[in-house]
Amino acid sequence: MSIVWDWFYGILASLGLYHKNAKILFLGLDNAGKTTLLHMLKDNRAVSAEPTLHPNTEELVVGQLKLKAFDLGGHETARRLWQDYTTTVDGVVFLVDAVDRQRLPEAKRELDNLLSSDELRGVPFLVLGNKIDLPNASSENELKYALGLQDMYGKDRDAFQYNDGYDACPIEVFMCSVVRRMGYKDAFDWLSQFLT
Ligand SMILES: Nc1nc2c(ncn2[C@@H]2O[C@H](COP(=O)(O)OP(=O)(O)OP(=O)(O)O)[C@@H](O)[C@H]2O)c(=O)[nH]1
Ligand SMILES: [Mg+2]
Repeated sequence: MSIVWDWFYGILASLGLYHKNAKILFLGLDNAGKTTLLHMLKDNRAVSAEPTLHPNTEELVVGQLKLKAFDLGGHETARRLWQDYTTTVDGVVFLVDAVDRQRLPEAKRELDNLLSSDELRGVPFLVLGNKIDLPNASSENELKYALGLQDMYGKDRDAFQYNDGYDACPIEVFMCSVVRRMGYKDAFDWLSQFLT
């Protein structure tokens, strides 16, 4: 029975008609905009969020993607909880405040920790450089260099498959403004190709 089922869903997935309920973590330093993004995706409005103390979980539909999103706090004590959520994850959305240059090294450290975790091996990482509505935001290239992601695979999946080993995870940077609803749609489209 389950073979028939897998076959059936395989066909639906190949037609873009079915997407599994992907488990996605929203991670990044405090103040990066994770909770704002979660609410924007859920209700299409920006709510003024308090720093997240307890993880928020929401079922979201983004384009053709059905997501179970886990929004975890980004301040230092809350980061200790991240590792409790990294099993059976289908994707990570890592938000970075593109304006806060001083904290880019700290963001890089946390990203590197996640990328070197065994549990997240092979998991696609969508890095969102947020707040580009503000005039002094870093450019995409500046952010890529600051995060050590300058030699990436390009924004299509084929480039990733040809350029890298099997263990590496797909990772890509997209710049966005959550409050202006800019940039993250393409980013989730990029992520979705790894989730079907
Ligand atoms: N200018 C601008 N501000 C933003 C944007 N997205 C979020 N913010 C602001 O950034 C601040 C932090 O947003 P949150 O969503 O609470 O950040 P967080 O990543 O959930 O932070 P923690 O819960 O502490 O980990 C809030 O004041 C948001 O209004 C954006 O696209 N542009
Ligand atoms: Mg939050």
